[in-house]
Amino acid sequence: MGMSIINDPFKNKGTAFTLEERKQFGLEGLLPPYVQTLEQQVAQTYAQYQTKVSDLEKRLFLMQIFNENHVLFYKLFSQHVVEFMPIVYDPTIADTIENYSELYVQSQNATFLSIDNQDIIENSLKNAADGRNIRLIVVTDAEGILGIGDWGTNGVDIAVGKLMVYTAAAGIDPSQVLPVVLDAGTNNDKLLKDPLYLGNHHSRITGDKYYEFVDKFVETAEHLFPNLYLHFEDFGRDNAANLLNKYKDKITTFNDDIQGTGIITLAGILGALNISKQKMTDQIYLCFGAGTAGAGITKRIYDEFIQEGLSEQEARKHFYMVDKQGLLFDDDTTLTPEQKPFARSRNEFSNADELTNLLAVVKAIHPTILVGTSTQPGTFTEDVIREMAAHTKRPIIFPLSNPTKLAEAKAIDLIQWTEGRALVATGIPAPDVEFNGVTYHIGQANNALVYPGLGLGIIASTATVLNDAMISAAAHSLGGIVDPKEAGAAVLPPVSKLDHFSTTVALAVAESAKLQGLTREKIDDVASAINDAKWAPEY
Ligand SMILES: NC(=O)c1ccc[n+]([C@@H]2O[C@H](COP(=O)([O-])OP(=O)(O)OC[C@H]3O[C@@H](n4cnc5c(N)ncnc54)[C@H](O)[C@@H]3O)[C@@H](O)[C@H]2O)c1
Ligand SMILES: O=C(O)C[C@H](O)C(=O)O
Ligand SMILES: [Mn+2]
Repeated sequence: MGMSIINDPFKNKGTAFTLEERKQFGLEGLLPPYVQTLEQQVAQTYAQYQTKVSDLEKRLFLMQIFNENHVLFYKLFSQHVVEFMPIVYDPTIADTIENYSELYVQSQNATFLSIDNQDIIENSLKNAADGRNIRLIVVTDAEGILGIGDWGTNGVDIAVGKLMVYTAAAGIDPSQVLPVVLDAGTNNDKLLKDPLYLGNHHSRITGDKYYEFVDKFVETAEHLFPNLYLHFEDFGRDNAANLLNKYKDKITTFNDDIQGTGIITLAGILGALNISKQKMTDQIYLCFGAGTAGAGITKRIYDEFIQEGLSEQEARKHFYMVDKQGLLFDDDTTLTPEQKPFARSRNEFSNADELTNLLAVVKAIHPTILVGTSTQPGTFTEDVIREMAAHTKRPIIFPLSNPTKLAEAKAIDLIQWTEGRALVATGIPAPDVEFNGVTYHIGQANNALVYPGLGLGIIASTATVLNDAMISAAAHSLGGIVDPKEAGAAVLPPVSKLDHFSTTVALAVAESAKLQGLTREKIDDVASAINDAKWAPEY
């Protein structure tokens, strides 16, 4: 019995098992004699962490702690959130996804489902849940991991990592979550040729067969876990929006790249306008990289224009999208359904045929907001930014592509090229920028700042769906944490306040669900429902 407890990360306390527990659970002789407190374990583990030199080594060390002892891992994480976020999560997580097979130690309580073996989906989910009451699944098919592309089964790490952030940021009970990867094959040649690759060695199955596989997973998971909140992560551009549209009115579900990114970016823009004292409906919005995230964000900002009273026709005039081919025009037969509403007519421009690159488009439309989700590093060049800044006092510039190596620009350059006028947020954490005696704090517009609170609000309120009103409430709730009068203020609150604003978002979402009568159970007091739902890392 002792061995099974000590090898179970949900139950293991390691050296903190008391003498009584050691006797009761058959652990006598299996641990060094001195009984440590959780605080001593945390201090000792953190000291060991600090001896690791590279970020990858640090991450691997923390994963080892996670594999052994969840309470210790989350206690440590909660005490060092700002330091650990880029190690446990983006950007370091990208390295472990690219090298998953080489680094493989164990499966980290994840569920691996294969398109080639669908008869065992139910058993697989049951085995992974092991009798636990699963309230939250993060599922990926890994076709579009961050901006690094298709990583097949390796993408499981993003599901594991996103869930770690749920617990660290919002106190989601780690015994109620399940990371899932759907292996439908991969089109990554490097993986297909790699004998060490641990996923299916064939190209992606697409079309009806693919959708049947996803359906089978969704139906089985909903059946096994009736109180489930299902989070989709890093699906490819051809499928992400389709899947969201298919399920969003039927089950409690969420697409992080479309909706989570939409919320945090709207919150960042609201923060920026709060600093510049400008009106949303006066802005000209340019989306660079009109894929899953780009189109998701654009729709969210567009909905905000409508909410502020503009007609659809008026609002559309403020939006432009650039993708690989340049400015998107309505005569283009390759547009995605999400791009179509924002495509422009060629006869609006005298030089439409020349609008095939970002600089030409910026010159033609004079955007006041530029958001990058293109996966193309360095594309917000000095020329582009100086041209944009020549026509607007406080340009709002968000290079959001992840990980670090793919960002459209560095915050420091954006501040320098605009003489400190740019209101900047980045996808990954960026250091403060000193310029002309002012310290500029750079907000992080990463969906990790909202999805944990959103999930907590949904789970605590037993919301049956996540709808636009709840999403809008979440985006608006983040205002008021930053003082906009301070010189160099960030457009979003700092990651150090993650737990504070997770609770803020959770309250806004749960309140909205309650108000709309969209909760499965009757919720009397939203704040106490949220408090009760929170898990804390204690023995
Ligand atoms: N900060 C965040 O919270 C956050 C959230 C989601 C996605 N992202 C980042 O956004 C990026 C895109 O993610 P996605 O899921 O939308 O991927 P996606 O593949 O759906 O979209 C990328 C889009 O960029 C376009 N593109 C490629 N090359 C281009 C070029 N040279 N010029 C203009 N457009 C080009 C593609 O055609 C595609 O439409 C990734 O780097 C991802 O990490 C950030
Ligand atoms: O994972 C992240 O850091 C944010 C986002 O979901 C992404 O795909 O880049
Ligand atoms: Mn993502």
